[in-house]
Amino acid sequence: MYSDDSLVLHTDAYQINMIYTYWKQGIDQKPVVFEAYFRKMPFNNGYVIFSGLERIVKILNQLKFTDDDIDYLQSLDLYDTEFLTYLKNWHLTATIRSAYEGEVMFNNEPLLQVEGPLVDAQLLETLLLNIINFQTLIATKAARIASVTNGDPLLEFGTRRAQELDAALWGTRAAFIGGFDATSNVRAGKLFNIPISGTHAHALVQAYHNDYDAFHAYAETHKNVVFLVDTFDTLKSGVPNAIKVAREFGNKINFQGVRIDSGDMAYLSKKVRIMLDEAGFTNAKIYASNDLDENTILNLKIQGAKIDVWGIGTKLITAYDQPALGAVYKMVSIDGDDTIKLSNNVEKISTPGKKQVWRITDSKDGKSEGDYLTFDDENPSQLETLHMFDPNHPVISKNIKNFDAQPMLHDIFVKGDLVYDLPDIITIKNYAKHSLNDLWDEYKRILNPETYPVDLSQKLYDAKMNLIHDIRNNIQEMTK
Ligand SMILES: Nc1ncnc2c1ncn2[C@@H]1O[C@H](COP(=O)(O)OP(=O)(O)OP(=O)(O)O)[C@@H](O)[C@H]1O
Ligand SMILES: O=P(O)(O)OC[C@H]1O[C@H](OP(=O)(O)OP(=O)(O)O)[C@H](O)[C@@H]1O
Ligand SMILES: O=C(O)c1cccnc1
Repeated sequence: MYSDDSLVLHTDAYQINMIYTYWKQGIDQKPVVFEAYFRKMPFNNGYVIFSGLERIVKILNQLKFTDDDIDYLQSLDLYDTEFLTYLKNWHLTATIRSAYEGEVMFNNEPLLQVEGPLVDAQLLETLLLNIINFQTLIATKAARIASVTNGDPLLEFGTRRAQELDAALWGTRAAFIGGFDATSNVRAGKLFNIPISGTHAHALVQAYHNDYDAFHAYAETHKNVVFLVDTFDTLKSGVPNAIKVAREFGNKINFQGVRIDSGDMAYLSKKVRIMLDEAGFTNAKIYASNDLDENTILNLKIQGAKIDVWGIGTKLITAYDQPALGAVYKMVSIDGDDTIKLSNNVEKISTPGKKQVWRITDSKDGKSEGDYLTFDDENPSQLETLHMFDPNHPVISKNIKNFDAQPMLHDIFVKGDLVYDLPDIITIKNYAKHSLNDLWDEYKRILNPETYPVDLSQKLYDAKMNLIHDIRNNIQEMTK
């Protein structure tokens, strides 16, 4: 048995196989640039909340092949011993630039860029995509949910339904960044400093055989209490007994409210509100859970549901309606030459070259005008007027004056050395909030949002078109 002492083999076998070829052929140190991006908005949303950087940084900062990794690779009988020695001596020397965690980002723009030797860039692909694809997806789903709740507290309840431990843990962190307020996952609270929160389950009521005894027992042992009222009958037993116990305990407990977990939650919550108010518990909150998502919540709000706190599990943590973001990682430059991946599908043609993403905002109100992709040596902030055009329909264009241009890709590792201080989770969460705030509402609605402009500089657009023509001409020549 090998020990699970390293994450460097958390990759696809083909990466190691390609690296073997590069090393054997002496091109493993060729300078390259790869970029990670996604092509299509998840959930038909208007933006994503980029997430995953902290985990990437922590893993890359200590990435190496351990003796067990090498022993395992040797046991496969696929590689030379010298190659295994080479891997044993490998350490990261690439430069990695990335969007900040919590940043609002869009399709067809680099979220993260790896510049360095071919071996480094190839080795990291699977790991980077694995992390970015999941965490960005969940942070985005969380932001969608948060966008319909008008600031009501949002509790993440998904651990039991998540795709195993890592997804529960890192998913709840992403949900917190995207707009959730607390999690039921105690380990996430401990590791990430996320507030934890919880009520109780039906089992407590079943253990005492009736609502009254269960609530009484809970109130005797806890200061802050939320009673789950739907085990037998919400209106006839759950709520009346919650009120009875709350009255009996008076100031000895902080009766925070009741949770409804089944039935017609619009109807029930309105009835429950009246019962609580009539009993004098006007500050007691109504919690709701049961397969909720942004659509059900919106609908419950339209129905006038009197729900104050939302507990959300399955549909958030599993990204139920869109289980993968689909981010890809493509080579955009090799040996200083720009390169692209052609496809019959126009949307799948990558944009060549080492790039920078510039967020263009109105210098007066700070609101977003669009993102502007350039080669990394271009700087649009020096321009008086910026000509932005849709790369798929270049006639659709606008000229912008009085704008600010902020680069979105920042140095995280430079030649293998970490140069970035990881912010705390609250800073990241606030960053997401501010980043969303700068986006016009038209891009934020959950149904049919406007498409945010992600445009190319003229130089980048021309380079892309020229490359496409050159490659197509070459293929025609070769097949003549
Ligand atoms: N007024 C409402 N309008 C729209 N959707 C609602 C309303 N009330 C509840 N829902 C949603 O309808 C779905 C009902 O699911 P389901 O049939 O599983 O609930 P249930 O039978 O009441 O409870 P249980 O979980 O015990 O089966 C849930 O997703 C819930 O969030
Ligand atoms: O509905 P979700 O958004 O996934 O939220 C988490 C669910 O987990 C608990 O249910 P439990 O596991 O006890 O199952 P049940 O309520 O469906 O019986 C809780 O009562 C929520 O209903
Ligand atoms: O605390 C709760 O109410 C809770 C926690 C996890 C899942 N469902 C509910």
